[in-house]
Amino acid sequence: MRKILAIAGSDCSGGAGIQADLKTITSHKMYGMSVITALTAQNTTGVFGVMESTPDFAAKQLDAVFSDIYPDAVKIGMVSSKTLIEVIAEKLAEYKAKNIVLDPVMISTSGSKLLNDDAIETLKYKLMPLADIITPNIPEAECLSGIKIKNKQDMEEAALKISKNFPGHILIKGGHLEDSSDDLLFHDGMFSWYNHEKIKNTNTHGTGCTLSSAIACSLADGFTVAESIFNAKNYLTGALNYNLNLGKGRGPLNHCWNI
Ligand SMILES: Nc1ncnc2c1ncn2[C@@H]1O[C@H](COP(=O)(O)OP(=O)(O)OP(=O)(O)O)[C@@H](O)[C@H]1O
Ligand SMILES: Cc1ncc(COP(=O)(O)O)c(N)n1
Repeated sequence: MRKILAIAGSDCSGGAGIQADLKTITSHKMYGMSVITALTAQNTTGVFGVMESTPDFAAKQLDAVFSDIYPDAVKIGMVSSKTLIEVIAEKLAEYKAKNIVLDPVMISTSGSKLLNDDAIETLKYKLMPLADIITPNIPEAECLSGIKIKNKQDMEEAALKISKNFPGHILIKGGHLEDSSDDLLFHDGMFSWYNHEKIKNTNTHGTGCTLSSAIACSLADGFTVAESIFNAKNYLTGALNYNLNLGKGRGPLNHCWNI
């Protein structure tokens, strides 16, 4: 049984965060574990409150997991403060965690800030170096690169810029593009595009969390990063195509489509 650890915030409405991660991991028939970085009060229409875990308590959760059931892969999602990022980076290094997928969550689909401004540099220089792959969406890639992204060429420029400080795999997700949902992978000087037509479904809450957890599952299974992205995109496409329609805003995905 493959064991996957998700380090992320809780979304009480079940669409994103740790809930999306655990649903994805379970759908892959793997064993999911969670280190909760924050409780959020949110739903499909917005985020109404955030209550962060203390760094000490996050460290205790990490010790409890790593000292007992060692994960085959780790997915990191929302970690909003500098001190939390620091403690997570220290613990992942101490336990020599492997197959780390970092989704640098900054803003929710509904528009709320999930990363403090003063934590961006810590994320870039302490957590990113530990990751095998980072999966920014377009606004996150703009923040990491300082480049305004309007089209696919800008995505390539941003990836090149980010790669100056990060040697791992960079997947810039194109879900926010107008006319396609093409994602760009950059690694070792090479660009690879994962082209996908936009599925007519505005219920995309949790797509980023789902994609990054699904990548972690395939990495744990021994697939390469490029293969893992391909598998994860297939999983996500199935969940999007199912057209679940819940809530009054941008609704969540259905993870039961392939069971
Ligand atoms: N309408 C769509 N049709 C097909 N694929 C989509 C669609 N929307 C998003 N995706 C895919 O979902 C994944 C997440 O993309 P996106 O750029 O929306 O990330 P995100 O903003 O982090 O997600 P989230 O909505 O969870 O914040 C990408 O692989 C993207 O291509
Ligand atoms: C706890 C948590 N983690 C991540 C997201 C981002 O997901 P989305 O952009 O789909 O709102 C979120 N809204 N909440």
